[in-house]
Amino acid sequence: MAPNLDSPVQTQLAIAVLNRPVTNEYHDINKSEGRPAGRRRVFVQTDSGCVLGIELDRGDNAHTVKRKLQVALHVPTDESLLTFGDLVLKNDLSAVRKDSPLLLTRNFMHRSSSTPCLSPTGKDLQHRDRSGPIEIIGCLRHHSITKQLVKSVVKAIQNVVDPIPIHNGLGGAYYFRNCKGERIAIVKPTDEEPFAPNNPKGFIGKALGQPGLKKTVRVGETGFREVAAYLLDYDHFANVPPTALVKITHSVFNVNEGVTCNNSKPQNRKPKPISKIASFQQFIPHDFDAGDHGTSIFPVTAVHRIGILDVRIFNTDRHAGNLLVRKLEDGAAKFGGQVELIPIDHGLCLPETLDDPYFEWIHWPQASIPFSGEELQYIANLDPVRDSDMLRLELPMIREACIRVLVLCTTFLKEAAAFGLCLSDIGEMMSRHFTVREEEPSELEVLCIETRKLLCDVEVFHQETHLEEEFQFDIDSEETDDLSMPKTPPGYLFGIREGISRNPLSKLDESLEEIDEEQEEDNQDGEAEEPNGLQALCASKLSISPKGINLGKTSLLQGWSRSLKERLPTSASFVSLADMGEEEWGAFLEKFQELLHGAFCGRRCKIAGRRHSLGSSCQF
Ligand SMILES: Nc1ncnc2c1ncn2[C@@H]1O[C@H](COP(=O)(O)OP(=O)(O)OP(=O)(O)O)[C@@H](O)[C@H]1O
Repeated sequence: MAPNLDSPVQTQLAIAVLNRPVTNEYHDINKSEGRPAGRRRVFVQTDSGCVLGIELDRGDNAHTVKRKLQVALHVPTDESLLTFGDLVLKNDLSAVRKDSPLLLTRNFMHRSSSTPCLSPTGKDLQHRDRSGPIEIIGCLRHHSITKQLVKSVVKAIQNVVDPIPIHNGLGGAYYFRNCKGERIAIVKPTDEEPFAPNNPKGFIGKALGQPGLKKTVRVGETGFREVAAYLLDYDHFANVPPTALVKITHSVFNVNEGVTCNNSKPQNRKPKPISKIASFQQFIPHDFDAGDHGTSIFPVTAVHRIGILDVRIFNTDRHAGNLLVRKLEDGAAKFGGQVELIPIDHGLCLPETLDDPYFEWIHWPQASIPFSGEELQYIANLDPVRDSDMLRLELPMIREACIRVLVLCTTFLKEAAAFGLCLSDIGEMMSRHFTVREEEPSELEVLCIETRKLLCDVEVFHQETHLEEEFQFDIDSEETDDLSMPKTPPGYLFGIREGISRNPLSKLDESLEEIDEEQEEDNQDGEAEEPNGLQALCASKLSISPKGINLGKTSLLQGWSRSLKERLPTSASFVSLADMGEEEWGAFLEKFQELLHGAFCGRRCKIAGRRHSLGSSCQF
C-alpha cells in the first residue's frame, strides 16, 4: 500500500526522524551554524506542497536521503523521485547547496489512490522542525531590505499579528504585517498557485512539476521566477519590489481536503502551523493598478524600463493588474510624471521555451517613443552570460531551459535597440499572431526556426559529405564485386531526412486534453526511459532537430539527467531551445545573431509600408 506523502500532520511526525542521521556518523559541531561540520540543511517539498527541513550529512547521497524520507514517511525509496530543478538526484548531492529546495515526487508507477494515513503518536508530535518561522532559501546574497522585512514579519508572527488572505488573483496569496498591523509583505506559497494541490480558490488538479496555467511554466515554479525578476532588475531600474524565496511556517496557509489525511478539517481545534515554500515580496502601498485609469499619465521612462525588463525575461503575464500605480506627492515626481509604476507578479516569466508573451504596454503611445540615451546605455551594458551565471548561483534550482530563453531575449533586445527599434516594435516581433484559423509563430520564433534549419542544413551537408566519402570508400573497396549495387547509407533508411525537411511552421495542433491523455499514459507506463535521438525528435515535434541526425544520446542530455516524462509538452512552442547540446546552442546563438539584421530591416520595411498605406488612405 502506498503511503501518504502529503499530510502536514505526518510532516510533523517526520521531522523527528529526518533530523537523525541514518548512519551513526557524527561530526564536530560547527559553532557558526549550530550544526555539525559538513552538514547542511535542505528543504524537501512533497508533490502536494508539504515542506520538511532536513539535515544532510557529509556522506549523504540521494539514496540515503530517500531512506531518511522512507523512514519518516513510509515511502519505499524505489517509489519516490528526488529532484532539484533540472536534476533528478540519483546519487551525488554536490550540486545541492545549503538551504536548497528539493522536490520529492511519487514514482507514478507505484501510485495508489487508496493511500492509508498513519497517525502520529503524541511523542512524535513534540518534535518540531528546527528551522525558524521564515528562512530565506536559494539566494546567497540576502538583500538587507528583505532581511529586515523578514525580521519584522517574524516579530509580528510571534506577537500574534495574523496575516490576511488576499481574495483577488487566482492563486493563494497573503499579506503579512508588522507589529503595528501594517501590511509589509505579500507571500505566495508555491503549492497554492493556480492548479497546484493546495490552491484555495478551487483551481486545482495538478501535481507540482506538471505544466501549469501556462504550459511552459510548471506548477510550483513561479516562486523562483518572482525572485529572478527582482535579481535581474539591476539598479532597481524597473522598480521590481524586493523579493526572496522563503520557507515560511504559519497556520494561515491553505491545505485542501483530500491532501490532508483527514477528510474534514478539525473543528474547534487550533489550526496547525504548516510550512510552505513561497515567494516573499515587499508590499508596496499604491493607489490603483494600470487597468483602473487611462495610461497617458504613465511616464515614458517608467513604461520603457518595465518593457525592457519584460522583454529580457519574456514575461507572459504583464497585464494591467500587474502594474501597480502610486500617486506621487508634489516634488517627489519621478521621471517628470505624477505617478510611479510598480511591476509585480513575475511568476510567469522565463518560460521553458518561447511562448506567446503578454505585454500590456505594447500599444501604449509611450512604447513607440524611441529609447533615451540612458536606456540605450543600460541595454548595451546588459550581459546575458553574466545574468545566467548570477541566476545559476543565486537560484540553483532554475532550469537551464529558462536561462536559454533569458539569453536569447537579452541578445534580441540588445541588437534590436542598437539597430534603432523602439519598444513596441520589439514587443510586436516577439508576439504571436492570431488568424481566424490558427496561432502563428512570432517573428522571433520564425527567426529561431530559420536558425535551426540553417544549422541543420549545415549538419546534413557535413553528414552527406562524410557519408559520400565513406560510400566512395566502400565502392572503391568493393569495385571488383558489384559496381551497379551501391550500398544505402544507413541513416537514410529510417527516413530521418524526411522528418527534418518537413515544413517547420506546421505547428502541431494538440489540445490540452490530448496532453493530459498522454501524461496519463505516461503515468501508467511508469518511468519513461531517457529519450534517444529519435524519441527526442518526435517529442519536439516541431523542432527541426539536428539531433535527428546526430543520434548521440549524451550530447542530447548534456549531463542533465531528465526523464522524457519530466519534459514539458512541446506543443506549447513552435521551436525548442532546450534540446540543443551546449556546442549546438553556441552555434545557434551565433547564427541567430547573424540573421537578426535582416529581420530588423524587414520590420523597418513593414513599418514604412504601414505608414505609407496610412498616408495614402489619409489622402484618400
Ligand atoms: N508587492 C505588492 N505590493 C502591494 N500589493 C501587491 C503586491 N503584489 C501583489 N499585490 C496585490 O495582491 C494581488 C494579488 O497578487 P498577484 O497578482 O501577484 O497574485 P496572483 O494570484 O498571481 O494574481 P493573478 O491571478 O492576477 O496572476 C494584486 O492584485 C495586488 O493587489
